[in-house]
Amino acid sequence: MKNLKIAIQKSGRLNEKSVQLLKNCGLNFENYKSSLITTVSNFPLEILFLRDDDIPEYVQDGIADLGIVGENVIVETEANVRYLQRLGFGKCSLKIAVPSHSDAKEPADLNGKAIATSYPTILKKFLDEQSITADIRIISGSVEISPALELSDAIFDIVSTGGTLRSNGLVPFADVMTSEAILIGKNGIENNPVVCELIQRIQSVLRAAETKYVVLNVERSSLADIITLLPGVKSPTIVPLAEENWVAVHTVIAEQDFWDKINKLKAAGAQGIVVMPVEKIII
Ligand SMILES: Nc1ncnc2c1ncn2[C@@H]1O[C@H](COP(=O)(O)OP(=O)(O)OP(=O)(O)O)[C@@H](O)[C@H]1O
Ligand SMILES: O=P(O)(O)OC[C@H]1O[C@H](OP(=O)(O)OP(=O)(O)O)[C@H](O)[C@@H]1O
Ligand SMILES: [Mg+2]
Repeated sequence: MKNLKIAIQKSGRLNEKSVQLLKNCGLNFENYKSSLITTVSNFPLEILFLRDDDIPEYVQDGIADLGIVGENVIVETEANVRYLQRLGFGKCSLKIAVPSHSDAKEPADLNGKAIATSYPTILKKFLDEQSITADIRIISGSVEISPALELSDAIFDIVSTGGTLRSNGLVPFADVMTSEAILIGKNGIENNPVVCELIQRIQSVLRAAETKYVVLNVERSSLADIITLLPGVKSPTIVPLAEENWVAVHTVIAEQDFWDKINKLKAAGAQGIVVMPVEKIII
């Protein structure tokens, strides 16, 4: 059977996390900067390293079976592909921003204005929905500089921390979409057993990333209070300690609840709390 092909970004914001995700799924491959294709030695997959802009169309056309790319690029290219899995990295927003001294206050104030962007399709759709007619100026990068150069009155670009906007004297004006990296596939590939196996592995890695493994000691008399605080995967594992009437409790806690839970556990009598990363959770 022919190996499947997955396209990931060659270099840039998504490259490192895409490579790390595939490695965390147990895939062994060499990752030389100069090579644009590599074969996974222990899974029937080849990895193509591409410019992110090309990935949705390569997948749509079946040149690659799978791809990892930002949702913003999928929407911009209007490629006909399947969303197989949201990946939780490369999170950002796409916003219209204006110079801080701009008199534009509401979307209608953009009528007749020039807006610079690398995402003309997404912008045009948003403007049409708001019945705004603006002049869209397509620029391939460093979009935030264009108002200062008097090339545009506003910009539409990716915002994450907002640092690039601030350092160019711009303020957010309208939120258009949010984005994150997505595993996409060509239509029909979702039924392929190799793809199902890869998705299962990815999901177990993502679940683990959101979770901490916690071991704590508690006196038996406080155990019931501790258990009510710990939903765990199924229920916590209780192990007796050498010291009479004391037990160790092993469980997992969601990253987002972590500090809140730890403080409550301490208040309920937990001692010697040890926290460890989780590699994979298979359910
Ligand atoms: N500041 C950011 N924070 C988080 N995610 C981002 C940020 N900037 C971009 N991204 C996400 O990462 C993707 C890749 O961004 P990058 O800047 O590497 O693209 P690029 O310069 O177009 O790369 P390429 O050379 O592959 O064409 C974007 O399409 C977006 O989904
Ligand atoms: O809100 P911030 O955290 O400042 O991030 C936003 C910036 O990040 C991206 O550019 P990047 O730094 O990837 O450079 P690029 O223009 O070369 O793609 C994007 O195009 C913005 O300019
Ligand atoms: Mg690009």
